[in-house]
Amino acid sequence: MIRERSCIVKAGGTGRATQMGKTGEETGADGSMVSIADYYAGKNVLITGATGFMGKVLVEKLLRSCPEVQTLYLLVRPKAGQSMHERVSDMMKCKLFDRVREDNPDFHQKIVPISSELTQPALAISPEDVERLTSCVNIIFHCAATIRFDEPLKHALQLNVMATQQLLNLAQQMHHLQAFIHISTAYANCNRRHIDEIIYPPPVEPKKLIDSLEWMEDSIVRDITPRLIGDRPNTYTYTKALAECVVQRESSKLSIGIIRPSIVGASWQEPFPGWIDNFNGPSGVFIAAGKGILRTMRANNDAVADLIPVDVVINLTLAAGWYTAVHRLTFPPAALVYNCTTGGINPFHWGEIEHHVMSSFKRNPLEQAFRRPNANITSNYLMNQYWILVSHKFPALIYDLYLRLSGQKPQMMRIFNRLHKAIGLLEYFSSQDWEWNSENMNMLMSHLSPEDRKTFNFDVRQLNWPEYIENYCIGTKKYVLNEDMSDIPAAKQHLRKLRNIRYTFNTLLLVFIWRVFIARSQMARNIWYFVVSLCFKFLSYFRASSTLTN
Ligand SMILES: CCCCCCCCCCCCCCCC(=O)SCCNC(=O)CCNC(=O)[C@H](O)C(C)(C)COP(=O)(O)OP(=O)(O)OC[C@H]1O[C@@H](n2cnc3c(N)ncnc32)[C@H](O)[C@@H]1OP(=O)(O)O
Ligand SMILES: NC(=O)C1=CN([C@@H]2O[C@H](COP(=O)(O)OP(=O)(O)OC[C@H]3O[C@@H](n4cnc5c(N)ncnc54)[C@H](OP(=O)(O)O)[C@@H]3O)[C@@H](O)[C@H]2O)C=CC1
Repeated sequence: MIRERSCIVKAGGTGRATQMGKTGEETGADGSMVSIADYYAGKNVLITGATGFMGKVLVEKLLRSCPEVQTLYLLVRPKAGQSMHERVSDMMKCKLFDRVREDNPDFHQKIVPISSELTQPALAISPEDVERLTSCVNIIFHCAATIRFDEPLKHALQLNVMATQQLLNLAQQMHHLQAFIHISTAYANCNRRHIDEIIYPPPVEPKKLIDSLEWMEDSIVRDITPRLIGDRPNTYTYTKALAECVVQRESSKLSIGIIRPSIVGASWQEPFPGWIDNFNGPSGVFIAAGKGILRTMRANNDAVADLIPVDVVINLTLAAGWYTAVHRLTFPPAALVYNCTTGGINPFHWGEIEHHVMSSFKRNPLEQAFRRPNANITSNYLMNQYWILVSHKFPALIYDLYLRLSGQKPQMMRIFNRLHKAIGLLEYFSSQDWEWNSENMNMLMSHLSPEDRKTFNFDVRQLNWPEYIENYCIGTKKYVLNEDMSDIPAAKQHLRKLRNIRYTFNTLLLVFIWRVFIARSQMARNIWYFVVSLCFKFLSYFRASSTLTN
């Protein structure tokens, strides 16, 4: 799709030079811009990563709030013994789609899965499917990525960078494409403290890196990875930064929007509060804390916890798709970047998150907790190591000993080792602050009609954090762990049992320590005799005084 051009003026509020010109088909009869739902009416949309956390919410929202959308083409691969059709049909049965199902029981007719493995040449899309897509797709949402922090560099590069390049190549063959929306991350440039809505120079020329890694053995790539990623914490943020650069290079030929969400969490409002389906990012930490497994983690109490609800990200993404398409004839050749964050608008801190997560899990406990939920965050390395020893490793050892003695397989130490690996990878993000400029998010909001602002709400000023965190924790219980809310009384009873076990254990431990102490130290014995005789004296005094008063 080659871009047409017209006269240059300044876009309201952003200071960005744009070209004003109306496309005709996206303006109403009175010349005003069409609403978001009207824009998507009759459009064919291509989505990658639709089976993932954000992709599912995107598909659901499009079907529910843009019911006139023509077809959603989903690039899906077969996985874990399931065909692509089985995967998509399972996905549509999920509770997330309940509201769409209610509105339109035949919604599945709008969904067309297309077999694709993004790491393969030409995305492994059949020639017939390529023909079909190039002839009808109007807008692309590219969500697919590997979000694992420990992904080997070669694989992260293949999926996050090379697949993005291949999708861009495909996009250029599309005859009716109006917008290409790429989902990046706010942490793509986490080596900077202040992040503007611009594409920064890449850490390395992507093409050169791809060419040089191609012939290298995996073990060599593993060895040089830390040197390559430099001041970024993992291959994920590194490859997402390279992907942005690859996307930007095509912006003279395509109308592109880049969305950079921070830490995507459970839904705030839509389709219902608290929807979440994975252990990624903070969700796994919340669950581990709710189960009483996680007791300590390195995080800065005063650092901003830049969580963003998934429905906010998706509403912004759809609005950005609309804006990019409607203004496609008027943009200068640069991708518009939207930092999708909360920190600069409605900040909340890790210390506050800890407090609300803990109190929420006390009100709505998880089933079969290992210990009572009581996690603390600290920025002190030594303190954290101490609590890991005392509150993680020691109880795990005792529990594994109990399992061994009762003829079962020990498992707690293994669970803790995995947890330590996971939180070790997350600590980078919970220990520091970043500042994101979110002017384009505000600019986009100012372009929405009052109706669209309600339907595609991404105004995080309205977010009530304590309520959101409560729903988030309940969401992890209901939708990630599939626990029933009616079991809460039993879960509370279990916590009381754990508390009694703890009191008994602490008392026995104290008596034991004191006993050993007395056996070994004359001074301890003297103190003990002194305390005991004092108690006796008091007792006889009270007995005597009560006899006198009688
Ligand atoms: C109260 C305290 C408040 C303070 C609270 C601070 C929170 C501070 C959050 C910062 C958050 C930054 C986020 C950056 C912003 C993006 O850019 S978001 C992109 C986010 N990406 C991620 O979160 C991916 C991180 N995960 C990974 O890289 C890999 O899963 C890990 C952690 C290396 C584990 O790899 P692995 O050992 O191969 O394990 P994997 O096969 O993935 O999973 C094994 C099991 O552990 C579970 N699991 C996976 N991850 C986790 C986890 N994090 N926890 C527990 N279980 C997990 C899996 O579900 C799986 O369960 P099973 O299916 O076996 O039953
Ligand atoms: N989650 C978060 O906190 C954040 C996410 N993001 C970005 O948002 C986007 C979506 O993330 P999220 O939904 O959380 O990620 P998920 O891991 O939940 O989903 C990833 C999607 O990519 C697909 N995919 C992965 N590998 C391939 C492949 N080889 N071929 C075809 N499809 C593939 C997955 O398909 P399959 O089901 O087959 O594996 C899945 O649909 C990503 O670009 C991510 O970088 C940005 C900031 C934060």
